[in-house]
Amino acid sequence: MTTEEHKRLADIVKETHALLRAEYHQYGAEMAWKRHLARNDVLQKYAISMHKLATKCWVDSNSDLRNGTFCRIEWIKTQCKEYFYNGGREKYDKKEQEINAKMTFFSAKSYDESATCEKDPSHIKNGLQNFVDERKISLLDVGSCYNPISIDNAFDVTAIDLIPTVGVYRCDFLNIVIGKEKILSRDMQEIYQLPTNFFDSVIFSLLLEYLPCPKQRYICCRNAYDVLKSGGILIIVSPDSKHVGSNARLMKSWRYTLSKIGFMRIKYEKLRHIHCLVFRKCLYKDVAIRWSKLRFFETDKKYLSETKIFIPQDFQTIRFKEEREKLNKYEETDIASAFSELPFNNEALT
Ligand SMILES: C[S@@+](CC[C@H](N)C(=O)[O-])C[C@H]1O[C@@H](n2cnc3c(N)ncnc32)[C@H](O)[C@@H]1O
Repeated sequence: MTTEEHKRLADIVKETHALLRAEYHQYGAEMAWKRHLARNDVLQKYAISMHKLATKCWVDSNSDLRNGTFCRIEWIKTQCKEYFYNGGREKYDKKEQEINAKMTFFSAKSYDESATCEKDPSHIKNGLQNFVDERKISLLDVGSCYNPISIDNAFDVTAIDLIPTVGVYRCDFLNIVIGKEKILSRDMQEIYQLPTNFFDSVIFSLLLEYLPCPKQRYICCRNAYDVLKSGGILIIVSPDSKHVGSNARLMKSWRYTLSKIGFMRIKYEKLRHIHCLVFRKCLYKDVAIRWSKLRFFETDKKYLSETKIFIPQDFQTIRFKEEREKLNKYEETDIASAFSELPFNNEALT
């Protein structure tokens, strides 16, 4: 693929993100999202461009597996297999039970059912059942775009996105109903309802930064918690080409917010263009929440929220609001910085 074609595709993706962000500032999150979903042609064009970018450009220009963004899919699959087939889950089950036992002992209170993630005690059995027969890992790929994980036989993938494509259901995860069972549309192209406590793993690969509002990102994480089994994992891949320390406070704040939901961070790796994180839905919610009570510095507090997930662009936006008169100039910087964090920038072309 030529550099011009790469640039053209990247521009379509960037413009879609930029339009959504601009409308979020103009109309607020709900209205901007409604307008966004109504633009079928834009979503369709985005899906085609993103598919080509991910399967052609990034493969060509990032053949170094450890450093390229292409490697995110391999990273996700490896983490799932390590966790479900190679003893990862049992290790964390044990660890969590030990922490819970200590907490119960020290607080001198007996085991409180309401402190677990579900009221029904069968969830422990459900969460802990072994993959003895190497059954497939049930995985929900949110914002899947082109369903890259399903080619691996280890996974039973439900792929969803705003626009349906081959093997991908239409489903807005932000506004999804979570109930007893999966409910599909008549034409089987759309998911209306997802089942609670159902998936072993939920994937957000380059999803969160698509959403312009910190609260929307939080809602997606909370929905992931609801559809996951106890002991299941949420894997988040997020773009950032900067040094590992540059956004460390934000990574810490994600850990804080997710621990309040009931997740424990069990893995974090910074690759060249991406942060890669694994969060486990704890059997005992108190064990997860315990982390959020540990020490935070005064400087961390700006980024801490129980109901918001921040990304670097959110803080640039605050400056933007204060400097309305510089709107055009700001928009350029915002967009440039947002996408220098994705390998859509010129760096990836070299
Ligand atoms: C940058 S693409 C990432 C595609 C793919 N996961 C990857 O890693 O290459 C983000 C995708 O998330 C989808 N998306 C954004 N918000 C969503 C939502 N609320 N529900 C489902 N999909 C969503 C977009 O339509 C887009 O296809």
